[in-house]
Amino acid sequence: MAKKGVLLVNLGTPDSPSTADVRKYLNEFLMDGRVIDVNPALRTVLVKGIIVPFRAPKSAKLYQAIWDKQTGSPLMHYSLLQQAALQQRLGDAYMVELAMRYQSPSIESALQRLKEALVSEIQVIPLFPQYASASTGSVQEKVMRLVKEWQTIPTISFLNSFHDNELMIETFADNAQKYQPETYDHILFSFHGLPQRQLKKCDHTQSYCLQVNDCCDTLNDTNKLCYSAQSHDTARLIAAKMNLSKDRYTVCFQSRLGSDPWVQPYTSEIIATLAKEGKKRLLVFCPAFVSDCLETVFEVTHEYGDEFKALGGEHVQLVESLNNAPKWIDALEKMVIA
Ligand SMILES: C=CC1=C(C)c2cc3[nH]c(cc4nc(cc5[nH]c(cc1n2)c(C)c5CCC(=O)O)C(CCC(=O)O)=C4C)c(C)c3C=C
Ligand SMILES: [Fe+2]
Ligand SMILES: [Fe+2]
Repeated sequence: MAKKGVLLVNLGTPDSPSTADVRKYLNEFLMDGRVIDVNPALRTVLVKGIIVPFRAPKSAKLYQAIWDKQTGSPLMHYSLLQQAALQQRLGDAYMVELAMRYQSPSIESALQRLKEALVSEIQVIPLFPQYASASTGSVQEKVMRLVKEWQTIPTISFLNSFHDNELMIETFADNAQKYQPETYDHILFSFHGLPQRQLKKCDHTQSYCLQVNDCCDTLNDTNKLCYSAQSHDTARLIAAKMNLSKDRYTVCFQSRLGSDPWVQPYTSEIIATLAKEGKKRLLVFCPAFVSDCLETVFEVTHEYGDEFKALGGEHVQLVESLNNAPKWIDALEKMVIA
């Protein structure tokens, strides 16, 4: 009997931490019109003329700092473990492929393997808990662009978000327990940032997101696919699971690029405020990622850790990502079989 195909897709990572490979990765990533959503001519000037030439050598150093001699990029390492664990759970009736939106393994090659295996259907699971056009939307578009060329197109389904997945929420909360959250002065839920204009473009009413006070405090029909609103919901659910009161945690957004406004508050500003208030120990979740990566391992532990200490703080502790935690693999299995 034909197998069912599952395609896990994460963002991507350079093939190696060399400046040349980081340049190649950043060029492909940032030339995506859903990531830098300005007109193509301006994007080319910004990316190829300004951002990549300046950023590639700096980013290469950051990647070198997190690159493991044996296992390479953490994002790739954990993605491969997730693929293998899910394949084992699902057994022979399924074929689980892993692809990266940028660089390798490409979505094209993974789809080709599924096509050659004559799978009866393909379930595409972009590995981003919260929907954003720049992440999930880009994966969906890429898959659709590729399969539109096929003569016979199998049943294809796309998961567009899983920000409130119960087992995912539990895994994040479980991962925090070994740090004894009650011993920390404050807890941060630090999500990857996004330009504000990308949030506004996702609001089909054009009158709700960032227009109404506290627009992310509840999820409703208008903002149900808003990245910021979904991020706040994920944080609320993890906080509820941990019995955290509202004054014990803050939702914030990291890794801003360029001078346009991004979703706020910015993690670095919150860290500075907390240091000024005399807080000494911070516990940080990064629930926009399902695997540890540059944004968690380096940005939180080193960059924010150093910033906090320079302002009088003592310790910033990252709660590791979902990685290959068995409960997270349960969550993936349920997404496929549901
Ligand atoms: C305009 C720029 C960017 C947008 C929009 C953006 C959205 C976005 N990104 C992720 C997930 C990841 N991003 C990662 C790295 C990364 N992101 C940007 C820029 C934008 N991201 C840059 C320039 C970089 C490279 C880092 C650097 O050079 O310093 C990563 C880590 C990859 C790794 O190999 O570890 C992830 C994961 C999401 C989910 C998202 C939309 C919400
Ligand atoms: Fe990013
Ligand atoms: Fe919103």
